[in-house]
Amino acid sequence: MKVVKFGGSSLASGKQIEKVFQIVQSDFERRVIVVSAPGKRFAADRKVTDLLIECAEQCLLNNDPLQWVERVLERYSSIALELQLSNEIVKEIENDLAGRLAEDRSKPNQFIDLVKASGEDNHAKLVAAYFLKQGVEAHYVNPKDAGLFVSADPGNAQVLPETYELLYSLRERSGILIFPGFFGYSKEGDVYTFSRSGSDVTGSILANGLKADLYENFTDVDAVYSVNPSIVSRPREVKELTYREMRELSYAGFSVLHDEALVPAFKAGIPVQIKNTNNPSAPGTRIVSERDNTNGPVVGIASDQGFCSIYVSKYLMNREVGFGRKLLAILESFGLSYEHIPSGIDDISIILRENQFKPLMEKEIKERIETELRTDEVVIERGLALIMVVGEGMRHNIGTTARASKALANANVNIEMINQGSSEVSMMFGVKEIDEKRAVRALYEEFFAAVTV
Ligand SMILES: Nc1ncnc2c1ncn2[C@@H]1O[C@H](COP(=O)(O)OP(=O)(O)O)[C@@H](O)[C@H]1O
Ligand SMILES: N[C@@H](CC(=O)OP(=O)(O)O)C(=O)O
Repeated sequence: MKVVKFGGSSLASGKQIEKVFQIVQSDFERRVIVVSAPGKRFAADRKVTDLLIECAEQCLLNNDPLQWVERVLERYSSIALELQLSNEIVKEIENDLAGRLAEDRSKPNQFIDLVKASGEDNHAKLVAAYFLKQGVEAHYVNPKDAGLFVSADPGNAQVLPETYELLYSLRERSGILIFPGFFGYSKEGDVYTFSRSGSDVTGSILANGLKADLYENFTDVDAVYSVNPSIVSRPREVKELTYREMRELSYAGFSVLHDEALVPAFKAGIPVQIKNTNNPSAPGTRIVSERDNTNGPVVGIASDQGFCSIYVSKYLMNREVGFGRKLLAILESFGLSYEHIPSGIDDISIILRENQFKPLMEKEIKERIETELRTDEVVIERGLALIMVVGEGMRHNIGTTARASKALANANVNIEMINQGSSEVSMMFGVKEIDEKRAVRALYEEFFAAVTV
């Protein structure tokens, strides 16, 4: 049995949903279908999830959300019209959204989650209605009834462990199950969403809970490419990746799969296949526990912007017991989480996501580090991009770091920091955001363009 997730781009219009129907029909193993909310139909379009967030925020500001409600409903009604569904489903969606908007707003983030989760919830109902109209037994499944329980963290929920066992009984249900992605229920019965793009996570949780043979993730590209196709045109396709490689790459910027979507499938040893709804006969990319090393040392290069670093130096830092703990405790007291900590004998850098590090905090944090830790120097640098060079083959291949550094030097990119890290499959370079694309292209040239595999 296969669990199959279709992303927002695969469900953005009636025409796309017809393709989805054909794909599901072409393989009887495709029994559990996870759907996202309608995504973008063209580059400048807006995702239904974004419209819903705007809608909820307007309500919280006590503004009339009507124009946003209308834009959301227009998306569903145009899809229903294309698919020749009766107006009943659109009415049902309208009532559902109105009901959510009338709910308690005293916990704003919880209210936003309730509203934004309607994107997938209502789309699952619409897709089920279309399958039924085509004469196929299909059922919408409510995540609460199925047992998908999550932590009560708005916009950042984590699955609760008991979920997996509860989901298994879905196997006994007949027909095609249409399951809304992106959200679950807390033990108190409230709706909480995963972080953005979290329908990928739902698919992986279901694949684990149902002990599926395969988790197929349908999107709008033929494969995972070795580098983001918006940076290098027509980059090399990757046929096979390990879970570890894909986790590193998706964490570092390969937005094709959510970085938390691999662990549930990995824990149950279920392979993940990335495929294209618009070209389903393309083989796609397979993500597995182990693969043959045929691609050379590097399998992919990912990058992401929006990082900053706190550089701290103090002579004999290495001899000071508890220095790292005290430093991290200061960050903890501001509610900051860190991404990486490259360090030397007398210095340490802490890399953080810039969006959580508000400019107002900056001065206070710097002062506390300077006074409480008696440091020699504290420098905060914003506007950094992190580039992750990933590949299982790197472990056995001497000289990969030297090749990467040389390629960056030749492209005139200044390396702000390097972290080989404890992960054996990746190497991280910090560069200024302005240098990001040039750096990625130079690395791609070094590890892929010039290499014949
Ligand atoms: N290395 C990569 N390989 C493939 N796609 C990538 C890569 N990096 C970024 N992407 C982007 O990910 C997009 C697919 O993810 P997403 O937009 O979330 O799809 P969906 O709507 O199916 O959830 C692609 O259209 C592509 O622009
Ligand atoms: N619709 C949600 C969840 C999701 O997974 O969407 P998509 O499959 O379009 O990335 C979002 O936009 O975040």
